[in-house]
Amino acid sequence: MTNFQDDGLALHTDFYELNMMWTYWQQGVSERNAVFEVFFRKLPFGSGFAVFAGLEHVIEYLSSLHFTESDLTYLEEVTDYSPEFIDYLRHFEFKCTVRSAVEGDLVFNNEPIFQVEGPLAQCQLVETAVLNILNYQTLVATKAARIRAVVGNDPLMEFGTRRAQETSAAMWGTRAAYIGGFDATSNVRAGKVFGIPVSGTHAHALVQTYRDDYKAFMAYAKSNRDVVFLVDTYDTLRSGVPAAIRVAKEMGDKINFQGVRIDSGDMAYISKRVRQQLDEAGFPEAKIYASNDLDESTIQNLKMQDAKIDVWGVGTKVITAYDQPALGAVYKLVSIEDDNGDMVDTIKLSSNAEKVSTPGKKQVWRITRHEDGKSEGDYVALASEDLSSHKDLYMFHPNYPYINKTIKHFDAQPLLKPIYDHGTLTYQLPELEEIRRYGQESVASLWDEYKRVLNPQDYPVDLSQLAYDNKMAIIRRIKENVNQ
Ligand SMILES: Nc1ncnc2c1ncn2[C@@H]1O[C@H](COP(=O)(O)OP(=O)(O)OP(=O)(O)O)[C@@H](O)[C@H]1O
Ligand SMILES: O=P(O)(O)OC[C@H]1O[C@H](OP(=O)(O)OP(=O)(O)O)[C@H](O)[C@@H]1O
Ligand SMILES: O=C(O)c1cccnc1
Repeated sequence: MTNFQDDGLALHTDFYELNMMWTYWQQGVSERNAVFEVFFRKLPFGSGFAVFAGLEHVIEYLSSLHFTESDLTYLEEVTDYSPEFIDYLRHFEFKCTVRSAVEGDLVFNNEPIFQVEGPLAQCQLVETAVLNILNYQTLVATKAARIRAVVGNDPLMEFGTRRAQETSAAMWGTRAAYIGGFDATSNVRAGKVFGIPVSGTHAHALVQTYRDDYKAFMAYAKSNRDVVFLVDTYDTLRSGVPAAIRVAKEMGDKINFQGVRIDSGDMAYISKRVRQQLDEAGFPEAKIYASNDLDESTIQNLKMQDAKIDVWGVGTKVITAYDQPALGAVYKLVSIEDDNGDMVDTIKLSSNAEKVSTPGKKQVWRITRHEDGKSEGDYVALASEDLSSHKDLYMFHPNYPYINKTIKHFDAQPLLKPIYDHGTLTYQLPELEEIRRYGQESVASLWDEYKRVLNPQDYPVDLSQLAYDNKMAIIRRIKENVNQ
């Protein structure tokens, strides 16, 4: 078989999406209006919230979506698609309307976070790539926000590229970690492409090259400023730190000694001893950097032990979302045009109540109390509902309706914002700095009960009465049909 050039992302999709497009096209339903929504069923890492990320990459993908000649030749080679269908793909132009949470938004389980409306075949094609991008980036941004939550205001550096699942994950993961609250990255390409501050220390190889801490630090100091020495290659307390101090004293202002990094051993004990050594040598301002498989739980633990760590370097655990490598967001058809041109809402049933999708095109309203801005939860309503006509808002748990409340004088902000209008990009992408700031503010605005790393409270995500009644009516209708 021919080897083809990798020259576009249209085939970055599962084969079944193309086979469904082919079916829709042959049956004459490919242009029918459809609405798909993305949601995830469970928050990752036992977290009380997730941080939405990935929209910029999704936009990059959708805005350049077309089938290249090599895509089409490949499909001709490996499928039985007719020449007419290949020609239909040749003239494919993305014409959907997209609404989405924006990067840095807090998002929760069982609510739509991304919505595609337009020709059925087009909506179907983009499922895989949209999920691929949003699942990963939202996961990493959320992990990063959890780490930021325990680090407080300490500087937090991202070191993950070498452990990431390949180059593209390193890039977008680095960006997602930045949105989630990291301050800098070691990945120079991410610095260049996204404008993320780049920073770093040095590796053990430098010390091994000279086979001596002092010689290595001196060599490094002669070529670099703002230096941080890695002190644990041989013996942190007896060799590494004394050598760092000696070089700092000898080189003085020429190197602007920033501190030392420790990367192994009992970091609570060692950091305290290192702090003492640096202070006694007259370097109370020197910072202690720590790295070595850190995450929110080890960092919290080290803080509990009063470890004298000032700067945190985190790689593997953030970039790979180590303790939960997939978010599990899905893309479900919620409404489709019928033979008469009317939209009919659709559902995916399951014996598992949590897996039953909520039919209908929806909007998520973030509800706060007007008097004090206190967050009351998210209200998932049909897109056609007008909340301004509600004086009070009755909110109830969709699975346990006896858990309910009525909110008087509420404010409601829509989560899903317009991104594309019939294929035209209407959303202006914010600068990354702005996204990061927005993400930080979003997390800060959340109540501590939902923010804590261990066993947070469940943030309420409720259905409107109309969305609930619509769902129940559709379930009833399907059950009657099945029983007939
Ligand atoms: N005082 C501490 N409390 C809790 N966890 C710690 C403490 N000190 C280190 N850790 C963490 O324990 C894990 C294992 O550390 P360990 O001491 O085994 O590393 P190491 O074997 O010395 O390092 P390496 O194998 O990289 O040379 C790491 O995730 C590290 O961050
Ligand atoms: O531990 P992470 O959170 O993944 O952070 C990245 C790790 O990468 C480096 O180690 P590596 O063993 O690759 O090289 P080095 O120790 O020689 O620098 C660094 O020292 C960190 O330990
Ligand atoms: O600059 C560092 O200290 C660094 C960079 C990548 C991985 N680990 C550490």
